Amino acid sequence: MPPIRIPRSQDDETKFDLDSEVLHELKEKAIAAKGVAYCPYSHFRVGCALLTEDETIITGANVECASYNVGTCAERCALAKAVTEGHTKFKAVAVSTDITPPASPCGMCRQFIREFCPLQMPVFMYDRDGNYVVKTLEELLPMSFGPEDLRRGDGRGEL
Ligand SMILES: O=c1ccn([C@H]2C[C@H](O)[C@@H](CO)O2)c(=O)[nH]1
Ligand SMILES: [Zn+2]
Repeated sequence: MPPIRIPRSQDDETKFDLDSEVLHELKEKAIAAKGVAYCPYSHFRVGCALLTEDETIITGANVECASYNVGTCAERCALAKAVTEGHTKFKAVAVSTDITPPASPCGMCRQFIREFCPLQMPVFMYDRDGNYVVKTLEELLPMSFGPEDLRRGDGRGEL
């Protein structure tokens, strides 16, 4: 397998217009959030940190369940916390796992992120050493379905 290219922060901060200190804090909070993951079944810790439009950081972690498929991912945990605390606009998402190359959000989380975040928003995926890969939401979920699609047409399936 060819080695994965891990972009470094300088370019990405410029590309996404993010302050390097804020990005650093987002990363640290995503890493710290892994510490509260409840994952006795998979032992796979995931931490997530969301940067809201007013630069609040909201975190979440995966929460598993003895009935395995009932558990939730870190990304949806963080988003549910944020939305129910009144935050509905986001500038960046950071996800941290203990593997290299880093894990990326599952399909269900990509769709859930799509509900609340702009397609050009960056998703930073941190590996076990704190290096990251960054992709826009649109790169992670191309040709996506979203809330505005429900507002198109007459709502009965015709455009
Ligand atoms: O992006 C991901 C991928 C997986 N998980 C969780 C779900 C489950 O608890 C564990 C193993 O799949 O990792 C996340 O939280 N986010
Ligand atoms: Zn998920």
